[in-house]
Amino acid sequence: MSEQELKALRLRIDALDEKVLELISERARCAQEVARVKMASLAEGEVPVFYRPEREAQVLKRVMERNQGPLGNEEMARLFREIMSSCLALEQPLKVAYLGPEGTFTQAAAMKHFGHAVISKPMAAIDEVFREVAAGAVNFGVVPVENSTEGAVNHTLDSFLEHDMVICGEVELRIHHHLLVGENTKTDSISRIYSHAQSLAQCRKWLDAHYPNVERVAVSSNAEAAKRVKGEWNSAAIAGDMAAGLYGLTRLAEKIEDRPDNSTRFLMIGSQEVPPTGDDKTSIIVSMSNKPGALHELLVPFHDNGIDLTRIETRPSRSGKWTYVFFIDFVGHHRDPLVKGVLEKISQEAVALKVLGSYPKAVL
Ligand SMILES: O=C(O)C(=O)C[C@]1(C(=O)O)C=C[C@@H](O)C=C1
Repeated sequence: MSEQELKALRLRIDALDEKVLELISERARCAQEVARVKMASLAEGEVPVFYRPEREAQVLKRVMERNQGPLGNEEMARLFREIMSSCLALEQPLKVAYLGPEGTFTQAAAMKHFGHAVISKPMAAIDEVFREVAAGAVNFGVVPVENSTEGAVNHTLDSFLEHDMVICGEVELRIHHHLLVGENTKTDSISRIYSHAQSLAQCRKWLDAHYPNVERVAVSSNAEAAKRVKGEWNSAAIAGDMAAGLYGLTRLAEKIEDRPDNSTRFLMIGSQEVPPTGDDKTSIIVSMSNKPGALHELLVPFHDNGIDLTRIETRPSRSGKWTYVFFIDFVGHHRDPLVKGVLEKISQEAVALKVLGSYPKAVL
């Protein structure tokens, strides 16, 4: 390519950037107007709701449907995700607590869902995320709820039994684990590998094959594992890209998870009910009396009404020995007439039923 051609193309890019800049600014001014309208239409004592997950899902879906390339749909939606995040920050900067420390996959999930223009707050434990939201210190919390290899995150399910929370969104993240070392690590003398118990389990076969005699040490998070390795010469950590970048570690081996489709699903928790979008999911907790056929009775109304169950999980209830509660996710919104009917039917048979929330299916 000649210098001349390159110069002409860069001039075109400069002109386009100017237009993009103008349009983004116009969009941001529009969002400020939206905030003004929301404030003006408040009833006495009503609190304004700036963050609208159902609208955000709609915007991102529209972008993906209309995108004609060459950028991929996900790439384009990620760009719009960040524009919207910045526009919302003009209306109201959101505060989001997540399972920390900095560099965890939960932080990556929070950024994927809310974008980077939020004030994020790392918490030391799942229960602390719930408490921070319950106390009103943050608008939303982000917690892991299930992993495709290792199953349910029980701490999260149990926290729902203790706190009154509304689920207002979900996000799925592909989890890639790397074996990380620091600049002082003697890579032929590694005698200890740190990681979160779930991550050690997700890389079990790889570790058996490559480091069968090395001690595996479970710590509170992958980011904590990465932090420890920085100060030691004979250890390595299993963690993801964010932790590697944050602690300046290098990858001795990449993508060492046993299953290539290893993914984790995260939930956004808060106190805000989300209106239907037409493509939603609902999460409920149900406890049934301890009698034969109770689970069957619970599932029949879903089957009879053609409602898709996406997940069912059992946990010991807090109220009695050998009694259980069921966590159920299904497709639909609790305001849909069909879903309403099913929930009414179940509540006639159940000891207790609680709707944890209806929220848009993950777009990104
Ligand atoms: O439509 C709204 O209610 C807005 O506040 C605008 C907007 C946007 O930038 O598109 C910003 C924040 C909301 O979470 C949803 C959408």
